[in-house]
Amino acid sequence: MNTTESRNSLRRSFRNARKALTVQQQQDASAALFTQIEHFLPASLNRVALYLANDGEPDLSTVIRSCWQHQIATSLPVLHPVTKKHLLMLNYTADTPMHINRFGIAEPALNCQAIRLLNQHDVLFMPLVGFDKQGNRLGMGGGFYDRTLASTVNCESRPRLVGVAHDCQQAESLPIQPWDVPLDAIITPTQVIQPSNS
Ligand SMILES: Nc1nc2c(c(=O)[nH]1)N(C=O)[C@@H](CNc1ccc(C(=O)N[C@@H](CCC(=O)O)C(=O)O)cc1)CN2
Ligand SMILES: Nc1ncnc2c1ncn2[C@@H]1O[C@H](COP(=O)(O)OP(=O)(O)OP(=O)(O)O)[C@@H](O)[C@H]1O
Repeated sequence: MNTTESRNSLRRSFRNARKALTVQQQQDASAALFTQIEHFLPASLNRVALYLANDGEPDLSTVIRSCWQHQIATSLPVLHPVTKKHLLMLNYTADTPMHINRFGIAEPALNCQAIRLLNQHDVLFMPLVGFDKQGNRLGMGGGFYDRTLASTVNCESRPRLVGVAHDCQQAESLPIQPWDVPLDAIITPTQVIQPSNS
């Protein structure tokens, strides 16, 4: 199997594993992740990007509401309307008008004034399909995050990239591609992995 084939095969099995979690397991995972994320976040934060759960991903809605309560601004990814397979980050509040994208995921309706630059974020919480303890990330296969983040790789002021996952999404070692942007940390219900510290 070449790298692309083995990534596709891992993608299938991790997606099946997370979709097989029961409602109770998903709720327990969300509650545990909330606690892990609260401990992980530094005290002073201005803005974080998160995601709305899809396809069995961990649900971060409690984290989002907690950010709002603590005056931490939140953004969500929106499919770029012009630059295909790129994402925009849009400000997200309880009043934001939403739109369902072509993958069936709710996202803020496009509004130029709500666009926030990547370097306006302290942390980007990223969905993922698979991860390993070296910080490698396997996504849904569209290359959206990798394309969007490519220009920030050597920037000093880039946000911290934090993958959020169920424990069943951990691989021993993922086959990587040259364009993969590594994560600074991965948070699961039971672990906080910080590859550069390990
Ligand atoms: N919750 C969440 N939001 C996200 C992402 C994500 O992974 N999770 N994305 C991260 O990139 C972006 C959207 N990318 C996605 C890419 C593929 C599919 C997906 O379901 N693909 C189908 C094929 C659908 C088709 O081709 O029409 C599939 O693989 O079954 C979903 C989201 C932005 N928002
Ligand atoms: N920076 C980039 N520039 C151009 N093409 C890219 C870039 N990053 C990824 N791609 C393309 O996107 C496709 C999917 O990439 P990959 O398998 O890494 O997806 P992924 O892990 O699901 O990524 P993501 O979660 O970012 O959507 C590949 O065919 C790759 O050629």
